[in-house]
Amino acid sequence: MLVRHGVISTLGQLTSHSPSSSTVIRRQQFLVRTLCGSRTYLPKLTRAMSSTSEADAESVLRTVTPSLDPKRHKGQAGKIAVIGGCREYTGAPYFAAISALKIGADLSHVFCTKDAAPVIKSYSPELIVHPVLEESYTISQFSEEEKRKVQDKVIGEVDKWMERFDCLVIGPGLGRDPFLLECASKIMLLAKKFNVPFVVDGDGLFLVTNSIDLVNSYPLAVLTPNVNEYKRLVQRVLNCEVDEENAEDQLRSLAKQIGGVTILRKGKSDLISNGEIVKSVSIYGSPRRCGGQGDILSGGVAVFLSWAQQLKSDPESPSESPVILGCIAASGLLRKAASLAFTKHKRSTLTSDIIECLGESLEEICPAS
Ligand SMILES: NC(=O)C1=CN([C@@H]2O[C@H](COP(=O)(O)OP(=O)(O)OC[C@H]3O[C@@H](n4cnc5c(N)ncnc54)[C@H](OP(=O)(O)O)[C@@H]3O)[C@@H](O)[C@H]2O)[C@@H](O)CC1
Ligand SMILES: Nc1ncnc2c1ncn2[C@@H]1O[C@H](COP(=O)(O)OP(=O)(O)OP(=O)(O)O)[C@@H](O)[C@H]1O
Ligand SMILES: [Mg+2]
Repeated sequence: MLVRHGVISTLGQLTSHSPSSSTVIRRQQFLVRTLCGSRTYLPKLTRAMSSTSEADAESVLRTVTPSLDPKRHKGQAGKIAVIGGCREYTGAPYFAAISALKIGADLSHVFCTKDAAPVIKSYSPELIVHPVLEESYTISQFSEEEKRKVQDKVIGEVDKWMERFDCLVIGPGLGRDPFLLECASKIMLLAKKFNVPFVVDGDGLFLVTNSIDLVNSYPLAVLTPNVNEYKRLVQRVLNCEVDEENAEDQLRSLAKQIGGVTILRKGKSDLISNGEIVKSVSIYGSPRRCGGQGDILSGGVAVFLSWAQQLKSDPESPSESPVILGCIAASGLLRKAASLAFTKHKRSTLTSDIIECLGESLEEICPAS
C-alpha cells in the first residue's frame, strides 16, 4: 500500500513538470513497473529471473535489447548523460559515455569541467561535451553570492537538457572538489524532480555515502559500488563491517535501508539487490583488473535500464523491475566483453580493448539482423 502511495505521489510531481504527454506516459509506466515489478514474472523471463540467485544474463540481454527497426528515429535507442570529468580524471567519463554508444545508445553527453572538456572531446567526436562544471580553484576569489550565481548557472545548463535524457551516470571521474560535489547533488535533485533514472558511481558514491538522503527511497537510483565504495556504504548506512559470509542478506538489508534503491555490488561475482530480491551475475570475465572497467559498467547500466524501460507493457513484456534488468544485462555484457578482450590481448588487455569487444559480444547474444 505504501508503495502504491509512492507511485501516486511521484506521478503527481511528474505531471506538474513534464510538458510532453508521451514522455509523461512513458515515465509513468516505467515508475509503476519499477515500483511494482518484482512480483509477477512472465513466461519469457521465468528462467532468467527464477528464485535461484544466479541470473540468466544472456536471456535478459535478449529480452531488453531492442531490434533495429528502420521506423525508429534518432534518440529512441537512448539518450545518456554522464556527469563527471575534472582536471584529474578525463578517462572515466569518456569510458562510461563511449560504452553507452558502443552498446547501442543514440546520443551520449558528458557534463564536465572546462579543463576536462577539450581533452574528452579530443578522444572522440561522437560525444556531446558540455564544459559547464566548475571546481573551487576557478572561483576561489568569488564572494558567497557570486559562488551561488555560478552554481545556479551550472544547474541551469543541465536543466535545459534534463528532460531529454533517459538516464544519467553521476560520478565517473567527478573528483572530490566540494563545489563540484555540491553541484552534483543539485543535479541529483533535478533528476529526481523529472523522474529521470540515474546511476551513481565513482566519486558520486563518495557524495551519496556522506549524504544518503540524496538517493534514499528514489526507486530509479542505481548505486554501483566497487569493493572500497561498498565498504564505505556499509559502514555508514548499516554501521557495521562487510560480512562476506552473509553477503546476499547484507546487500538486501543495505538496499532496503536506503529505501529500496538498487545496488550493484561489483566483484568476483556482481551482486544486485533492490532490497527485495538478490541476483548474481558470475559468468566468466577477465583476470585483468585494469582501471576503467567499472566505468564501462555504469554506462552499460544506463543504456540497458533505458531499453528495459521502453519494453511495451503488453502481456509479453517482463514485469520485473527495469532497473534490475538493466543491471543484470550490463553486468553480463561487460563480463562477456572482458573475457573476449582477454582472449585477444591477454596481459596487455586495457579498458579500451574491452570497449571494442562490447559490440561483438552483444552481437553473439542478439544479432542485429
Ligand atoms: N582513467 C580514469 O580516468 C579512471 C578514473 N577513475 C576515477 O577515479 C576516481 C576514484 O575511483 P577509484 O576506483 O580509483 O577509487 P577507490 O575505489 O577509492 O580506489 C582507490 C584505491 O583503492 C584500492 N583498491 C581498489 N580496489 C581494491 C580492492 N579490490 N581491494 C583492496 N583495495 C582496493 C587501491 O589502492 P592501493 O591498492 O593502491 O592501495 C585503489 O587505487 C573516480 O572518479 C573514478 O571514476 C576510475 O574509474 C579508473 C579510471
Ligand atoms: N575479482 C574479480 N573477478 C572478476 N571480475 C571482477 C572482479 N572484480 C571486478 N570484476 C568485474 O569488473 C567490473 C568492474 O568492477 P571494479 O571493481 O573493477 O570496478 P571499479 O573499481 O569501480 O572500476 P573503475 O576502475 O572503473 O573505477 C565488475 O562489474 C565485475 O564484473
Ligand atoms: Mg569505479
